Amino acid sequence: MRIERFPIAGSFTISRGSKTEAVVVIAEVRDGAISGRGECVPYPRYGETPEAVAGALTEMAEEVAQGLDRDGLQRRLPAGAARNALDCAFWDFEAKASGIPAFRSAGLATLRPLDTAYTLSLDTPDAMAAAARRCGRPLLKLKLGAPGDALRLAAVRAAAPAARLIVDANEGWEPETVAAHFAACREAGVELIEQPLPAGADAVLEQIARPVPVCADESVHDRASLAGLVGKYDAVNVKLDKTGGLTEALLMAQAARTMGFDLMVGCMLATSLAMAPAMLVAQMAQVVDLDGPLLLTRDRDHGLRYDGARVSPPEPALWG
Ligand SMILES: CC(C)C[C@H](N)C(=O)N[C@@H](CCOc1cc(O)cc2c1C(=O)N[C@@H]2C)C(=O)O
Ligand SMILES: [Mg+2]
Repeated sequence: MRIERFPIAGSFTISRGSKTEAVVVIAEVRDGAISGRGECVPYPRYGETPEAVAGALTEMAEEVAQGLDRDGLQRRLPAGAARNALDCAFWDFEAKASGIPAFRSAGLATLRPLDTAYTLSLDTPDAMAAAARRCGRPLLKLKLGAPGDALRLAAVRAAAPAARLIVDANEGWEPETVAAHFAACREAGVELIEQPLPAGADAVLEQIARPVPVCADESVHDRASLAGLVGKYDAVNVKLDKTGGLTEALLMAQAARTMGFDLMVGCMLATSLAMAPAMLVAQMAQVVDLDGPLLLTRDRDHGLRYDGARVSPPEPALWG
């Protein structure tokens, strides 16, 4: 287990605050010459810190040495970042030990390259418009959730008339004004709105029209949280740091589809090692948001290949 830091190109701001580096925790499962790795991002929003997650993983070392496996891990740790790192390390280890790629063990015939969204940090309307123009990406995710959002939307739309737009308020709007925000999004041709309201104050979504599909992020973690979203949300953002790994993410994605939700696969600020297992779940998603490495000044060795918006499947040297 180790904590690693990767600088962000500039800084990154959402409704809750700014970041200048990605802080990730790595879990490693080793037996002789074979080892598997997994990476997670502890999220203060969910009461996690890098030190606490690293401590939880250190405490697991003895049990893993005694034979705890991926199946047992699901019962041993709750959903969250620590379980994610260890679960993904087990998947990588199993692939390396068996010679069977992780995607095949997950029941997938192949892994396709996919197009990812590119996220614009919350900023002034002019700065977000300039970033939209500069990056020239076909699918933009705008961080909103601060006074002046309608101006940000209008500025980005004018700067990138052909781009597909997603919006993420990160819980930054209020029940009293959410309908007006929805109308502005509809006007700007936004295709999906992520987490408009605080997770504990989203009941109003059941009572108002949703002219643009609404996707749960902070309101959804794993399969257990899906039932409470029916009637409020149209889609769910599956992130491995919330599900506690790929094992639960695959099960959650299947359950969400059965319940009629569209799927988005998202990420935190992290390297390609965290994106790699998410690429498996992304194969069944309508929206892919795996742009973490694009926002860093450097990625790790054997990182995912990004050609514009297109992200290629991981090589075994990275993961799986
Ligand atoms: C910047 C991300 C990689 C872009 C991604 N597309 C995205 O929007 N992800 C998340 C949340 C962004 O990540 C945050 C927010 C925050 O307040 C603090 C942190 C992070 C993070 O990754 N590390 C620190 C703890 C989303 O909301 O969809
Ligand atoms: Mg989000």
